Amino acid sequence: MIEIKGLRKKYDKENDIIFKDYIFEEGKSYCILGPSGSGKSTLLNLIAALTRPNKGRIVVNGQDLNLLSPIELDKFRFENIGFIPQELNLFDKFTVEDNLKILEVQGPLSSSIDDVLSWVGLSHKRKSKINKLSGGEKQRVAIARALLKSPKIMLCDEPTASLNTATALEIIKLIIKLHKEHKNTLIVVTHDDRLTQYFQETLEIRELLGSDEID
Ligand SMILES: Nc1ncnc2c1ncn2[C@@H]1O[C@H](COP(=O)(O)OP(=O)(O)OP(=O)(O)O)[C@@H](O)[C@H]1O
Repeated sequence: MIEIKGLRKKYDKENDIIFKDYIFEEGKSYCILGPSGSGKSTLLNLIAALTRPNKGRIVVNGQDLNLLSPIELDKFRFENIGFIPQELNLFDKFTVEDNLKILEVQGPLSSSIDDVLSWVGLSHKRKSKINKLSGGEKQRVAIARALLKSPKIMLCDEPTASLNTATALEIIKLIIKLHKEHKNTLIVVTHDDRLTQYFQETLEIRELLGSDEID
């Protein structure tokens, strides 16, 4: 369960993003829709503990993330969160395998490279360089990388942004299939309303914005 409470992120004077209190239930799939600049990535980055809130807290399975030191946060993230960022952050000149192996330096992985590549249907591209792959294949590598840690929480930022319709649907169906098989909590943020039918819950980001506080 992910609980957000009194959450506020301040970038500068103009950008004070306030989130309503909300609970993401364990094991469910959520699609959060909203236009560019509406705060979707900010919410995911806060849940992934990649950025700290200015106010409020995020509690993941009873753990208040505010109470963790930076080192503890790194450990928490490694053990609990699979994050697929919008810019996939793959090393273009390295092979698929090497992009996955890099994660081994951070700690013991709970799934093997063989397994994650087979789950995303990419075993045959193991020795291919990232810059020789299609957009959909790169997305699959990013999914495989997130699965190496068998995370309880999967967060995906615009996973279909740069893909054509056929590939976008293929990728979202894969993300949903893996979510069901691995029983993780899935949150996908997107502006792509073609995707909503695949999720248990769909929220507009504006439903999550605004204060619950009584001033
Ligand atoms: N590092 C930052 N510094 C200053 N302002 C930021 C920063 N990151 C985001 N913002 C601002 O916060 C607001 C929300 O941005 P955010 O990236 O969360 O939106 P988004 O809905 O994910 O957009 P997109 O779909 O384009 O990625 C925007 O006004 C943006 O300019």
